Amino acid sequence: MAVSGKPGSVKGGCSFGRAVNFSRKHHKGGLRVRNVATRLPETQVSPETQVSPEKGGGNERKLAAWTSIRQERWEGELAVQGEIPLWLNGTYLRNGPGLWHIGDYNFRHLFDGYATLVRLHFQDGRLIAGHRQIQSEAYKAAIKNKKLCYREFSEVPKADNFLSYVGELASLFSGASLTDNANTGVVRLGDGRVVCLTETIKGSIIIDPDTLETMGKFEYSDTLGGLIHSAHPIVTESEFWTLLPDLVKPGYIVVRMEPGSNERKVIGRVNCRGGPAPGWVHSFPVTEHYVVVPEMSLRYCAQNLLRAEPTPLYKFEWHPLSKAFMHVMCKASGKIVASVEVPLYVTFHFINAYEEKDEDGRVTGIVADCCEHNADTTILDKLRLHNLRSFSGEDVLPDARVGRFTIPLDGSPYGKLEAALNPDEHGRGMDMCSINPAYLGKTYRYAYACGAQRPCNFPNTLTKLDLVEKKAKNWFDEGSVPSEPLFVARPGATEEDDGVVISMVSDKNGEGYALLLDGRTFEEIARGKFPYGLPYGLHGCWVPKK
Ligand SMILES: CC(=O)/C=C/C=C(C)/C=C/C1=C(C)CCCC1(C)C
Ligand SMILES: CC(/C=C/C=O)=C\C=C\C=O
Ligand SMILES: [Fe+2]
Repeated sequence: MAVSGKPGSVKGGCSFGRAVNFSRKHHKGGLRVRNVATRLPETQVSPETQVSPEKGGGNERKLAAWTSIRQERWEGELAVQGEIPLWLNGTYLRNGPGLWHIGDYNFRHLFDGYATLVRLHFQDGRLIAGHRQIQSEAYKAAIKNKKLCYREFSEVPKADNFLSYVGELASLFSGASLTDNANTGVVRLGDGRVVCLTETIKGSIIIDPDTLETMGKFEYSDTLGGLIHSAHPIVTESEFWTLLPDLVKPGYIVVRMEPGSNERKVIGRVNCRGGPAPGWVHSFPVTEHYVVVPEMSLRYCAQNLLRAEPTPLYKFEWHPLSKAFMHVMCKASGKIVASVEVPLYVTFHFINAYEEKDEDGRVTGIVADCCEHNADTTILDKLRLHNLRSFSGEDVLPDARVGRFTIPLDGSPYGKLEAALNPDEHGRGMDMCSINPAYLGKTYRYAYACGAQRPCNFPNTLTKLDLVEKKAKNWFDEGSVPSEPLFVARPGATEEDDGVVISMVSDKNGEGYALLLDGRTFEEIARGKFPYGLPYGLHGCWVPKK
């Protein structure tokens, strides 16, 4: 059965009203695994489609990764090459900013696009895909009014006149003008609810993993307030941790939420050691007993939040003289057990962290790994759509590495930051990482990420990192852009890398496919082709079969 969609009904204009309350009522699409016919999607391609010459040939490249693909609702079964393991039963969900224009107005930055969900449902060796836009207030208002209505990562709505500008400033302080475009990640909470997220707290949106329908806002029932949080909470069956940066009294509030609850409880607070504002916390790591709070010298900037035009570092500023720190908080007591100065660093994504113990089992230090951009903020500029769409064959992706922090717990004032393996192993590109979730916060050996085969302007390989042997295995499809690899363990597995790695690839012919690699060998085991090209997407999650 083909499921076709009509564009969602659009309500509300460029007014900053109250969020729609989450209603638990939702209709289930059910499993459509029989006689699923594919249907040509309702696709809108941005006028800025990339056309650049192939290396050594005159062929046009039609990579769809950076073009808007609007799907109000598409679903179909994918033809599979290779074999999907029969044990792989469940749904992979990927979120990302896959729609980067309103009418003929094109957005500037990768992070500005409207949230787009892609779904891969694996059942008994078959693969059913879905693709749908998240119906955020920001998206609905843009479609209805044919203009930007909320503040996105780099885009700001035009103030029609001075009075509306003053009103806009007021609405910025109340948070009303901030976007709820939940375009960064998607997590499955311990209680089974699936939430899409961005860095604004109001951009926490519940979706139905079967139909990709937008169910409503995830409303926090506590009185903590705040406008922004880390884009990547730590989520397990029993734990939910996140950080709330405090821009007024520079610091971070560490909060925890129990499964089944919407109430965040404050566990503790970290005061920043540098200033003038907290460092950007897109993500952070935890160990079994500690929360690691990074304080990067790329800091939020109140003035930049107010500016109408983007600055080179958008809402942030680089303050190398303010130094960089790593703080460690005890999960149980909320006490800070270490706060060390570390070399300057730039990261979006922490990979994992674990505790190091002496022979008596006492914790002596913390190791925390991240995708580290060699303390170079230019990566933010490289993620501008113009740069992503204009690859000329020249190598322009700045070098990155697996940055390994070592944080002593003996009161020493300094921590270390070194490469965990030679970055040439993964082509000196490094971002969009995952691990076997059973190893979260524990000593681990393997990580999966996107690396580089140069020349390139964006990470273009999938890489399996062996952090013990300090080696990487790389997967590469010339001219393609793969998205974050997600590891799914085989039920009953005892080895850390016994499972599959799922990614989605936008290829050089303008096509898109779901890719399955064997976790151990990192060789392809199956792929399922979409009937149209896929836009790039950021982060995903796995929803096991009910
Ligand atoms: C897609 C991604 O990785 C990051 C998205 C970040 C966003 C949308 C950040 C938005 C913000 C504002 C609209 C104003 C306040 C600051 C900040 C959280 C950067
Ligand atoms: C895609 C990306 C960085 C790539 C650089 O190598 C960062 C994404 C950040 C948000 O999730
Ligand atoms: Fe991210």
